[in-house]
Amino acid sequence: MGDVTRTSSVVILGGGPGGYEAALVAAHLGASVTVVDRDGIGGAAVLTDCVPSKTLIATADYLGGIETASELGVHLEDHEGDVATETVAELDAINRRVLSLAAAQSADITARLQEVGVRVVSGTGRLASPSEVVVEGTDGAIETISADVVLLSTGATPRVLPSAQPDGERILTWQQVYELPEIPDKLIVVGSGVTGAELAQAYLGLGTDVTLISSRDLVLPGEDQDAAAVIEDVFRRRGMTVLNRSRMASAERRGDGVVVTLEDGREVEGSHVLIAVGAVPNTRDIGLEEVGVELSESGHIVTDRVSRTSVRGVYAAGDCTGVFALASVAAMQGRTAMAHALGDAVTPLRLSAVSANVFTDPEIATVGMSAADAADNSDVEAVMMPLSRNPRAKMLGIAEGFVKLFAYRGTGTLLGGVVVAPRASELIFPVALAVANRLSVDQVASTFTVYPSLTGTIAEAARRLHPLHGE
Ligand SMILES: Cc1cc2nc3c(=O)[nH]c(=O)nc-3n(C[C@H](O)[C@H](O)[C@H](O)COP(=O)(O)OP(=O)(O)OC[C@H]3O[C@@H](n4cnc5c(N)ncnc54)[C@H](O)[C@@H]3O)c2cc1C
Ligand SMILES: NC(=O)c1ccc[n+]([C@@H]2O[C@H](COP(=O)([O-])OP(=O)(O)OC[C@H]3O[C@@H](n4cnc5c(N)ncnc54)[C@H](O)[C@@H]3O)[C@@H](O)[C@H]2O)c1
Repeated sequence: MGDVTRTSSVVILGGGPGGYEAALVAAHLGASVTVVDRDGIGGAAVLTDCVPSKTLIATADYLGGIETASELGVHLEDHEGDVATETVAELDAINRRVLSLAAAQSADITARLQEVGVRVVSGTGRLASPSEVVVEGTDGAIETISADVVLLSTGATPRVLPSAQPDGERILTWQQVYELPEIPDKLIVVGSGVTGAELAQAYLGLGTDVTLISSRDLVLPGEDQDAAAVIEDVFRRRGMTVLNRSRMASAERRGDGVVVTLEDGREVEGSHVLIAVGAVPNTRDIGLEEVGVELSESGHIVTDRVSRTSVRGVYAAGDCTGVFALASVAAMQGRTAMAHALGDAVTPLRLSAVSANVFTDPEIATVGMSAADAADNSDVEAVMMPLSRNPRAKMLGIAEGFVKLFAYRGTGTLLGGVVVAPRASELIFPVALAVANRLSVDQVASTFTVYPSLTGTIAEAARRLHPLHGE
């Protein structure tokens, strides 16, 4: 939209990663920026979804580490010298820490925005025209803000089924669990997508009896199937009940607990139920249709690779676009939108190199091409190496997990990878660097790794993919 100019004004609707990262870039490029948010800067990512769930999981992991320490020859004793066999999680204290960390992060981001001159408005906004946002402030005041550029980054909300209405006490969305005063006796988790699987294992680790209602043959249907099989096996071995091919028809309170009725008529009883059956974009009743912003059938805002919508001057980023529901992708879309709108150098969004992580134990980290796409392409070769033979894994007591890599047969260009391991989220970065920069498996294999280290298996897998002449 022309040269970088100090006079461009930008209004951003929604202060999650899509919105606040865009605001920082726009301010840096000299625009006058306003961010409107109704729930708090940081958005659902910081306040209710990503950050709280990862903090809870970190706590559960810590507990798991104590419990498995005896395998390495160390244990806790009480004052009488007896072996302490039980760890106790105090959910109230855990939740207070989770929420205060989230609030602190929201405050940090708000302060950062204000430091660079971004105006933060607390209220609910709607698009009145391509260049106007009307805000109803939390104090009830109505304000119309004009802008050269509007970014829509309103995120998404837990999907609610009419037959399973959350009450915030026993029938819960993932955003309501941090109000629980005590560890639930028997938690039913409905939905084995990433949200359901992560939280089911977190509560299992905190000492809850967990039943996971999974609609498919295997948990985590969207993930690498070898990885999902490892995770489902770990779930069952640690005592979780996983009901495969089971769909919830309804959830209701009965007596002191809850009953989930499955579509085949079976009933599952518990003390609480957590419903994790996906999310819907926050795109209704905010003036989009009236202004002509194109929505998909699912209600997501249609965008191109530089985050433009169908209306000139109106951009969109994050979960409201349905591209990839990841904080990292939302942030990248937001930054890209501002670079494009304000005339800076812009790199269109490249989805072939997105890395993501499922924070189960072990974690599943992925980047680039998936196993399913690799299997469909005869030019692609795959290798999978278990971690159990890695010396560092043995020292750390890591029994399960693997590294999988995909590369072009002829050139050896690395296309993607999967790592299943504790802290796989950290281990995937070298693979992501290689994929993003189109390195060859030979380049990866000839890079020194530390001995002993889990990354040794990444280099070893790359070595196995060395292209042979004549193939
Ligand atoms: C349980 C869970 C765990 C997750 N964990 C991870 C993870 O580990 N890693 C990862 O990358 N991703 C994770 N995600 C996904 C990640 O949270 C989302 O992709 C991310 O929040 C998207 O950011 P966003 O900016 O699009 O929107 P959001 O973070 O949803 O923020 C949108 C903001 O807009 C505000 N808003 C909406 N409508 C209006 C309006 N009309 N006026 C004013 N304000 C409005 C909302 O109140 C909200 O504050 C997780 C998701 C869930 C559900
Ligand atoms: N670690 C992370 O990065 C992270 C964590 C959580 C969520 N997310 C993002 O959020 C997105 C949404 O994840 P999600 O898990 O909330 O939703 P999802 O849509 O991926 O999964 C919901 C699951 O619920 C199942 N389901 C739907 N109706 C059901 C019913 N009646 N009974 C039983 N099962 C039912 C679906 O088949 C699906 O498997 C993901 O794509 C992911 O990108 C990311």
